Amino acid sequence: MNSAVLKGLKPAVAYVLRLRAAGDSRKALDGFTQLYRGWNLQKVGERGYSARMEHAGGGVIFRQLFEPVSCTYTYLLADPGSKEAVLIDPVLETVDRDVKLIDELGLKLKVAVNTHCHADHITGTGLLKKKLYGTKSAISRHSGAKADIMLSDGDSITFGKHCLNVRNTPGHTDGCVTLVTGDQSMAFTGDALLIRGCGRTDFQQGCSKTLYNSVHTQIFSLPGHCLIYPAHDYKGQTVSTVYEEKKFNPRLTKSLEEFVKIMANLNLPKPAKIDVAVPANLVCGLHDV
Ligand SMILES: N[C@@H](CCC(=O)N[C@@H](CSS)C(=O)NCC(=O)O)C(=O)O
Ligand SMILES: [Fe+2]
Repeated sequence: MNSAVLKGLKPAVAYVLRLRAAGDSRKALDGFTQLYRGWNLQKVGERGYSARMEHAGGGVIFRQLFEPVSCTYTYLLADPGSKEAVLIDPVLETVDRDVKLIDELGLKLKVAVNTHCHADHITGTGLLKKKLYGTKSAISRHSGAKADIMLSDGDSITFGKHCLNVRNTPGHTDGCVTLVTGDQSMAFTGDALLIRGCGRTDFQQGCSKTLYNSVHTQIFSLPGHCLIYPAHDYKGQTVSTVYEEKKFNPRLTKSLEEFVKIMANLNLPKPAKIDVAVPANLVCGLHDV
């Protein structure tokens, strides 16, 4: 079991314990199975339900990697048979870490994909192309950025017997996409949907109405047990589910009108690197490197 899975287990266990403390074991089990449907649950001991969870995604190699300055998550997915790999949202400063891991696992990086033109850090896709021969970069055709593969809604990025399906989820930027595994067990939501939050909409073509519509139609329509992996987290949270975000997201559970008001009053400072990151990311992060 990898550490991301272990961390993902903690909120589910806390949830079950809360329900069990309230004397509702049946509901506790229902909640647990709803949250993690498709994982290996086992009854252990008399006191009810413990769980042994192996991996989501049916045999996919999966790593969640963190870059602490911009609080960015990079995700590595690979097919164990063919060794083909995809890297989602690599960061320039952690390219060597990613290359080392890919080499150690004996993988071939097929595609390095950005969920959008990031404003807070420089992407590692351009440098990865130089370091790992044969890698192709990818980004939405609505992003305004250059890449080898220009993604459209409905496209698939395949790696061995696995794939990531592209869903356009604009609103944080015009070119935001959510990448969903073929079995809909995992969704990489970029900055469209964050854990108990969402991407800001006050720069780069941001539009809160568009974001609300994207999340509700393209992400909240996925199965409740689908794991949500965002591009950032600023509080140490690692993973959520569609079920949890539909129930507990403090912004997106509100009406559209309330959401628009919340987003207009976030008053966040501009990302420190925005003026260098955006021009660099328009050219795969290779600007002035
Ligand atoms: N302090 C950080 C930038 C933080 C930030 O603005 N994050 C973005 C995602 S990166 S474009 C965001 O949408 N945040 C939403 C939120 O509610 O926090 C820096 O200086 O880099
Ligand atoms: Fe962003």
